[in-house]
Amino acid sequence: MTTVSDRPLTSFPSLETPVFNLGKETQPHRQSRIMVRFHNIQKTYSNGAKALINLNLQVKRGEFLFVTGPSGSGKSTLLKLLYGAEKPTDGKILVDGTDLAKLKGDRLSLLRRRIGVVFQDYKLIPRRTVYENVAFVLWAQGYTRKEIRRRLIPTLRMVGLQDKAECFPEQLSGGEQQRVSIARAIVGTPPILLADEPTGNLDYDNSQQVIKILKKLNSIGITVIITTHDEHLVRMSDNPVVQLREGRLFHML
Ligand SMILES: Nc1ncnc2c1ncn2[C@@H]1O[C@H](COP(=O)(O)OP(=O)(O)OP(=O)(O)O)[C@@H](O)[C@H]1O
Repeated sequence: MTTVSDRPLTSFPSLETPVFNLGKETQPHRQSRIMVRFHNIQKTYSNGAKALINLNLQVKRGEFLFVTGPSGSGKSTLLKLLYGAEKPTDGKILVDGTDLAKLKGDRLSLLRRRIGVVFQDYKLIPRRTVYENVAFVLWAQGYTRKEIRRRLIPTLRMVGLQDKAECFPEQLSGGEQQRVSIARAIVGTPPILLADEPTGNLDYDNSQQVIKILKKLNSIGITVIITTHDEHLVRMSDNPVVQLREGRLFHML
């Protein structure tokens, strides 16, 4: 198993950009202390399933937040609302001070690019190498080959996969595949990283490595929101925790 180093992230691209920097703004961007705010959010799916009920939550810039709760309690829905895969039935979501409901076209695409997402099932492209899977995000955004290479090398090193760049996903362990998916989520240096049950398919050691990487990313200023129903993982950490139960949010002490 390849391992993740303890070295600080000195060679990783720095995180100087705010969530919204379209360049067209007339006002200079003012960073909000609150990165994410859910205000009276309701989410009812079209079949009548009430996934989230009157949910209020604030996540500070640079915070590392665990969202726990049993299966079906609304964890994935909460993240989907944030990255725009679902819309709330009622209520308001602010990301870096901007109301998501008011974003259309370019600004909505920009937001999606500024939020990295890691899934439980990795979602890698099977016939592409590790390098290509991660580079794909940057190609799609029009980066030059030189810039892609400049970003890829420190990113793969950060997740401990610099020696696996030419491997295909099927040649990797589950933990390594999850680390490719983390690399893909962060190669564009997003200020927010969402991880939906990132350790759900992993054994203890691989879960620890994934958490170590997420904490390292948090240490350079990335706001991290991670869902899990692994109580052990949460107990071992001294980060803030909220719990969902049947769509309602509870703050844990
Ligand atoms: N696309 C959908 N259409 C209808 N109902 C849905 C949809 N997605 C989720 N739900 C329902 O919303 C509720 C919350 O689901 P969600 O996937 O957010 O829970 P979860 O806590 O992430 O569960 P798990 O830990 O099993 O992934 C559940 O009752 C689920 O059945």
